[in-house]
Amino acid sequence: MKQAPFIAVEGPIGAGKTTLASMLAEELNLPIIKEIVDENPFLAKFYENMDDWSFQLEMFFLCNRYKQLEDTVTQYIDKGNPVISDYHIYKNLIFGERTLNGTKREKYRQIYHVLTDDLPKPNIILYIKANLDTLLTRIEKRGRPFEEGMDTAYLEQLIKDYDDAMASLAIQEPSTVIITIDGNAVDFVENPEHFTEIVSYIKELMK
Ligand SMILES: Nc1ncnc2c1ncn2[C@@H]1O[C@H](COP(=O)(O)OP(=O)(O)OP(=O)(O)O)[C@@H](O)[C@H]1O
Ligand SMILES: Nc1nc(=O)c2ncn([C@H]3C[C@H](O)[C@@H](CO)O3)c2[nH]1
Repeated sequence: MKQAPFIAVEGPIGAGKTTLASMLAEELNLPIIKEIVDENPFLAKFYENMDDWSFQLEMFFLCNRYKQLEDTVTQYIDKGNPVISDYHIYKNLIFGERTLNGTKREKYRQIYHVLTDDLPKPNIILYIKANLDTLLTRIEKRGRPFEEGMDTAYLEQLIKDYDDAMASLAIQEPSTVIITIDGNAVDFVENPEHFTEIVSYIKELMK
């Protein structure tokens, strides 16, 4: 049987993933899976000292997302029901490859594959691509204290990492539909027509 639509919204920090996923969930009446941010005990520490806290942080994200993915599969995918998420578990590799080094990176890679290789993954990805200025403006607008001094080189690198990751996902999983949204020009928050266009596109794909 063809897998039910499993939609993931992706993009670098502050691109608007949670915003778009929440708007689509409401419009299309879909259950939504959201990233755990506030209860993350390592995030603030990580932004203070990335080298010291990266492994703990990446493992925390991975364990949480693994649990959420397992639940998503049993509760929705196995039952043939569509679902939307404000991330793709692959983002663990995008961040892990960037923040970890040496043996920790290798161990983390292996754990990622052991945990996730046999699980269904999103079959539709909405990739919000945005430049540094747009991301910094949105991060500032959201105002999370621990993101205040965000290293622009880190963010700029992540923008490139996301581009590379989407290109390699397109090769690794050719059946996954990846829709790239120009997050600088397309404003689904302020412009209802832009949002309607995205909704029509998704509805077509879900038929
Ligand atoms: N298209 C948009 N136009 C203007 N503001 C936006 C747009 N999309 C999101 N925002 C605002 O930008 C901020 C970041 O959005 P959001 O939290 O959805 O990003 P995110 O990609 O989920 O972030 P993170 O990577 O940290 O999880 C929020 O304050 C949100 O209201
Ligand atoms: N290092 C690292 N690895 C991840 O897997 C990851 N996922 C999200 N984040 C950061 C981005 C936002 O600040 C905040 C909310 O998305 O958490 C991550 N940081």
